[in-house]
Amino acid sequence: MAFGRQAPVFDAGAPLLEARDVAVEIGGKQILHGADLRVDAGKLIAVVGPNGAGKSTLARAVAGLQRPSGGSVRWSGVEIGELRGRALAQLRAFVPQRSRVPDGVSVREAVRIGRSPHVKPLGRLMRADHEAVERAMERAGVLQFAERHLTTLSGGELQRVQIAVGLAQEAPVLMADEPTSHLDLGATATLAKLLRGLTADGLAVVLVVHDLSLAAAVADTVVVIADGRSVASGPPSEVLVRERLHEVWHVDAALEQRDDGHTALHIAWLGRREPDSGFDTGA
Ligand SMILES: Nc1ncnc2c1ncn2[C@@H]1O[C@H](COP(=O)(O)OP(=O)(O)OP(=O)(O)O)[C@@H](O)[C@H]1O
Repeated sequence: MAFGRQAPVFDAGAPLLEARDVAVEIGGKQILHGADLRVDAGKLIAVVGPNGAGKSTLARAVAGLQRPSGGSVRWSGVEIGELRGRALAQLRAFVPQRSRVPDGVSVREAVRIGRSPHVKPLGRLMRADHEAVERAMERAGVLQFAERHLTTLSGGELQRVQIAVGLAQEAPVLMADEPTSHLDLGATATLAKLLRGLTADGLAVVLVVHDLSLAAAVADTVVVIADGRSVASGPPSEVLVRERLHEVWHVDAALEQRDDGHTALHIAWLGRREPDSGFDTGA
């Protein structure tokens, strides 16, 4: 008679995450069919695609929050079905698109909750846990308002707290679903620098994002999801080409890589043809 599950045996040579041909069916509807995602340490992967393409569903499926109906999801070589709560929480942190902001909870208390995968059930936080919480708050730039209640924070501050909650998990992969969707330009830039900085610390970051110019600026790899499957994956300048922007988003747009390392996305918003833009809207 077997007692409990055997500890998973991770393969240090395998990618942190390798998802192939992932399918998800919800309520009889095929949401994903044939989505791939690979994540390696120190890399930032941006998952982009139109509304309803299946980006969040893919993120949730690889994070173990949505059961796939097909394909394979492996974390350091171990099939996700073999990984349960705590083991999964120590592999990846997931910052959801919308999370409830509870009343009466301070920033520090929220970040402590992020540490819970390391704490035994009904156990107390140990010194190492408190240190991890402080480190996470410092890294995310939220220490200066650690005692404030979540309900008093701006959108940008709250997103950084969400990242701190994820960082307290000390998982090698941080996944964030649309963390910049309600942020102004300055707060978006702060968050972008923070996420990119985390890759310099050795973490892998998976970012679900609509803003293609942001994706192009921060990502090592862009994965395009359209109609429930991945249609392209690679460096931003190779993936976000004019033909694909037209095919997937139905816009005339082009990504410019400037010599100073900056990127710019030029979009013919009103479908007008500028004399030298090269855009042909057919209008
Ligand atoms: N729980 C659910 N029940 C039914 N349909 C769902 C569910 N979750 C997602 N869907 C549907 O699956 C499709 C993909 O949704 P998903 O949220 O993954 O797309 P997305 O690319 O993240 O979209 P967006 O950019 O608008 O957030 C949509 O048509 C959505 O309505």
